Amino acid sequence: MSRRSAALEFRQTEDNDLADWMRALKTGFLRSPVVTEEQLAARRAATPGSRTSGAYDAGRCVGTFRSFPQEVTAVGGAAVPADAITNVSVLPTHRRRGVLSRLMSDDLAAAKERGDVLATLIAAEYRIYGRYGFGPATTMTEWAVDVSRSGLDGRAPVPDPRDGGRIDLVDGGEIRKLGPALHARLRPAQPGAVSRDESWWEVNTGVLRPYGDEWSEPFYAVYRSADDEVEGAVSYRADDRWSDAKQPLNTASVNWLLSVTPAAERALWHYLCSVDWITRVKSGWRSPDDLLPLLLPDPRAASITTQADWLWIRILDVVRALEARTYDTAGALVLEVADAAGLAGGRYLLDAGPDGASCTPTDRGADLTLDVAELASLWLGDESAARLARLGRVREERTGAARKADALLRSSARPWCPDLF
Ligand SMILES: CC(=O)SCCNC(=O)CCNC(=O)[C@H](O)C(C)(C)COP(=O)(O)OP(=O)(O)OC[C@H]1O[C@@H](n2cnc3c(N)ncnc32)[C@H](O)[C@@H]1OP(=O)(O)O
Repeated sequence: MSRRSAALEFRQTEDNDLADWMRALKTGFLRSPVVTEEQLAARRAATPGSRTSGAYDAGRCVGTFRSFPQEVTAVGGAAVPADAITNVSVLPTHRRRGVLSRLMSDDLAAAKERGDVLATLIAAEYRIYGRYGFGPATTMTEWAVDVSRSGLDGRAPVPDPRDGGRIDLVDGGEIRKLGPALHARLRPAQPGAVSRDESWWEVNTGVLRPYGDEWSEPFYAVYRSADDEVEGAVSYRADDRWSDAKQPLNTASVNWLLSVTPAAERALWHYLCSVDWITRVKSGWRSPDDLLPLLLPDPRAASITTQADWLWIRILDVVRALEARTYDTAGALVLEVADAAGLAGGRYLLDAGPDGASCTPTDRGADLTLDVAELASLWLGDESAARLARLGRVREERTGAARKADALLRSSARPWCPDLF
């Protein structure tokens, strides 16, 4: 226990103090601190298998932390076991005394002990988690499409009848039925995607509301191919704005959109841009190489409104992480991985190629020296070792090693995590 947190008690949260834990969480997240029975029931039902812990001062919860089992899709499609971290908060009266540091080190040690390969989170602020060995591993991009400038033919039916597909409006119950199978198809094809349990669909269709947020039912549209396969779905809401000249100025805001074929993706974006009264479409949090802008005759109609780090990864087991992914080219690389927390550091020989990879501890001289957080940013293939070397965050022990690492580790499709958790 650190000196600054010596007076506090750190422990798993029992069901009888869940209400107090939620009060602390909601306070830390600047939401009304009132906790209702409905929210408690929703918290218990959402994300089964959660590990809920807290910091307690004289019996009152002052810090919250929750983790749950998750799988992350590696480059190549394998599902890698991870410790997903969420609900991190410390009351403003107890901040900067080492509370988060203690909750985090307890959780990461337990995850390592269980055999999780990674820990993951979505960071509220960029500067919180690097110190614990997390590195940003995926990026999200949000576009706003000015429909009138998109070049799409507003008179055309959607989807294009030549495509043979169909779009149907459905309700939340239908989404809960067909969503999991659609997501199961997406996951192995999308590096950076994470597993969802059934409760994800309940929270995201308003059945469970653990934070008590207001819910207004969104619209749901589903794309079915000519042979009646569900290949895509979208959830969106629209606002209600009119110009002084009584012309519609409505924005459709996408909550989430999943597609497993380019045809579905094209049809759903075209559908959203074709809804009468909608003059602007906000895309929601998409992959930075989403097809969207280039699906429009004039891609400049889609302007980027947000671009930010998204999924952060902490590698707990370098060998299993590097062996879990695939490699398009062949090569060998010795990595000297520093880990101040002592969880995953060491010198490793990665010998990889299209037929498979092995990663073993080695005494051979290193090609690259880097922190475990930097390795996390490289693992999903999005970050460049050469770029990190220019920043001084990766050190080349042999000339050209960073370029060699890029040739081995970078991937052609950018990773994307569709979920906020
Ligand atoms: C996965 C998620 O749940 S993301 C949500 C994170 N939660 C929030 O942002 C809610 C509002 N913020 C908080 O509740 C708290 O400020 C927390 C949880 C971010 C940090 O908790 P604390 O107990 O204050 O952190 P702790 O004292 O362990 O800080 C450890 C170090 O991180 C630094 N740090 C902590 N938070 C931040 C921050 N937001 N920005 C920059 N540095 C930070 C501290 O200064 C400290 O540095 P030091 O060791 O050099 O002194």
